Amino acid sequence: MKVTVVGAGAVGASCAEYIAIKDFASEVVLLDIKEGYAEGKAMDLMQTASLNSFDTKIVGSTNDYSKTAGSDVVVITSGIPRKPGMTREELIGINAGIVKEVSSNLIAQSPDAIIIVVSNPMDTMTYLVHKTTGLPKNRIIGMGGALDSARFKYRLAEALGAPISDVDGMVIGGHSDTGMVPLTRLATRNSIPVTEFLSEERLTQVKEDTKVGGATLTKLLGTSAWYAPGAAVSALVQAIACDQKKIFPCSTMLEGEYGLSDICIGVPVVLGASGIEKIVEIELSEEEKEYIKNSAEGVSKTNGLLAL
Ligand SMILES: NC(=O)c1ccc[n+]([C@@H]2O[C@H](COP(=O)([O-])OP(=O)(O)OC[C@H]3O[C@@H](n4cnc5c(N)ncnc54)[C@H](O)[C@@H]3O)[C@@H](O)[C@H]2O)c1
Ligand SMILES: O=C(O)C[C@H](O)C(=O)O
Repeated sequence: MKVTVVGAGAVGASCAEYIAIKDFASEVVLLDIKEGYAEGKAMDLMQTASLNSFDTKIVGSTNDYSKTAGSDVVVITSGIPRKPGMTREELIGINAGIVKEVSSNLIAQSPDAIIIVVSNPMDTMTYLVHKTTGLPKNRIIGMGGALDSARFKYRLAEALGAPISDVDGMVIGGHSDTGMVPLTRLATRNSIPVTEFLSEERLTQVKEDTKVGGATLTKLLGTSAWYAPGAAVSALVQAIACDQKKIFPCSTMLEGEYGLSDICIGVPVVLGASGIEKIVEIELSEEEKEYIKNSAEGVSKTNGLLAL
């Protein structure tokens, strides 16, 4: 399994590190436009191999796509991150051009690859990759919901005073400060609905803290987060590499599912060797349906800013 990660910045390098530590890929190519940057990150990471006991080979490349040839999975993290006070949507002007060019370069070298889109605004960048590459929809995956769900579980565990491993939950909808839909109704602590333990008021707080998870970290760090994003991407890559058939909420092109069409937005999918193997349609409450509808309206508005 060969994986390419474009963008050797905070998220790309973190993603490469987690993939290597999990030791399921034979090779990870890190590519960046900044001269020598990806080579430096790759060398630094390779010098952790004996300490962290992995055999994955990590190779750096300054914009030489020939090194990415024959990749099975490619991850796009290239682009600018937001600064405190910004929304992800404000990044569209710069990131759309980068994502379009990078995806076309990647496909030229790895025509059968599965693409994972990370750059923000992620749902719109995933839509852009659909519209500009014309690849089958199972091979274009937007990463947002896996991260948002991990943050949801963190906030639920905090509210419950429970270990995170005891908690399960999922966030669907757009990967934006207002568009995320944390499904508190379905969240559980060791199979018991969390609604048995937490008041509606506390659950509302959990929901709101989850939705602004990225903004909260951006304010603290001065730029957006990378550890949990990198870990979330590595989990998706592993599900594909190891044909795990795991369910993650991912941004995928909808064709009528959840009453939505011609939009990429986060819904539960089964991830395996062919990428998105199935979109899982769950019964939503009337309130949740309304949240998803509003979330989709927000994503569509951002999609409308693309020059397609
Ligand atoms: N979807 C998510 O859940 C999620 C999570 C975290 C970050 N992000 C997004 O990921 C992106 C990267 O964030 P980061 O913190 O790693 O930023 P960063 O600035 O640390 O890294 C981005 C890297 O992309 C490189 N780059 C820019 N243009 C390029 C090009 N044309 N070709 C190759 N490389 C290029 C830059 O040189 C830089 O090293 C941002 O858009 C951010 O908003 C998304
Ligand atoms: O918040 C951001 O801008 C980055 C990313 O989308 C995140 O959720 O961490």
